[in-house]
Amino acid sequence: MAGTAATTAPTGTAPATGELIRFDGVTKRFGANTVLDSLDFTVDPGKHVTLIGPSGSGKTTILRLLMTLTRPDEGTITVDGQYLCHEEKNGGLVPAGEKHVREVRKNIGMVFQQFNLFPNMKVLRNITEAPVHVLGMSQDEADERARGLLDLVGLGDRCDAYPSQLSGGQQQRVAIARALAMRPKVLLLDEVTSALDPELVAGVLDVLRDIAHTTDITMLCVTHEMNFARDISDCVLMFDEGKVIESGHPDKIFTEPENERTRDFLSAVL
Ligand SMILES: Nc1ncnc2c1ncn2[C@@H]1O[C@H](COP(=O)(O)OP(=O)(O)OP(=O)(O)O)[C@@H](O)[C@H]1O
Repeated sequence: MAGTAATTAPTGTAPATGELIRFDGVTKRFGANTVLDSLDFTVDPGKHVTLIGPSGSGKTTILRLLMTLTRPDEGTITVDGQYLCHEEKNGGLVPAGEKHVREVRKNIGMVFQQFNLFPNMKVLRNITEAPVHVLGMSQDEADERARGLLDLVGLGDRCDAYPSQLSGGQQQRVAIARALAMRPKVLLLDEVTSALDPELVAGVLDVLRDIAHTTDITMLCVTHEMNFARDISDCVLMFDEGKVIESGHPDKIFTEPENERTRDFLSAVL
């Protein structure tokens, strides 16, 4: 289960735990703005965790830290027992080199609000490009796997289409298949339906529900779709001012929130 975890000072050795993700005292600032303030939380393998909270509370920053699109100012992030942004040297921790970061990041896939497909490549090739060129998978194996993933997202018959020939919802489903093609242990979802026309949202959420319920992938999800969060989450983390102010099972958070700010937030969005 995810939740807040005790702060431990960084030492030379990554904590030997069963957690897949661990944030230990992570602080992130943009200028004078402290977006994450000594944040501690953990996510166990196979769990689905949703981050909720007011606009600007740091949810997307957490996903961007995991993708190493930005780096923490203080604290450590561990993914599958390995430091993400640090390496051990002479019994201490130093900022990690690009090779180390790339290796650890292979565990993580992300689907963004914008689908970012390659417009000049057919759907199948959009999915096989990274497994072939980054993981070194053979083209045949990558093709076979991509076809299976397209079936999973309900687009098994659109391998030869170009992205421009698909609806936004279909393009987002291809983006989901593309993220899964890299066999990540963790799938990060950042408001993946926000850019879609309302009638296309349900199809994408259904695919994600299916993936959550039929695979063992770990999910970390930022969404304003509270019914979806309720359906898939093992744990909801409520953020405010860069900290987790409440966490727990969605049945509890959505029906009996303890924190007044959680109650105010939920009554505004539900
Ligand atoms: N690259 C950046 N440079 C400066 N400030 C940034 C940058 N990225 C994020 N911020 C600031 O960090 C804060 C947290 O942003 P973040 O996108 O993580 O919030 P959020 O909780 O995901 O919000 P929303 O629900 O609106 O997407 C905001 O005040 C934002 O303006």
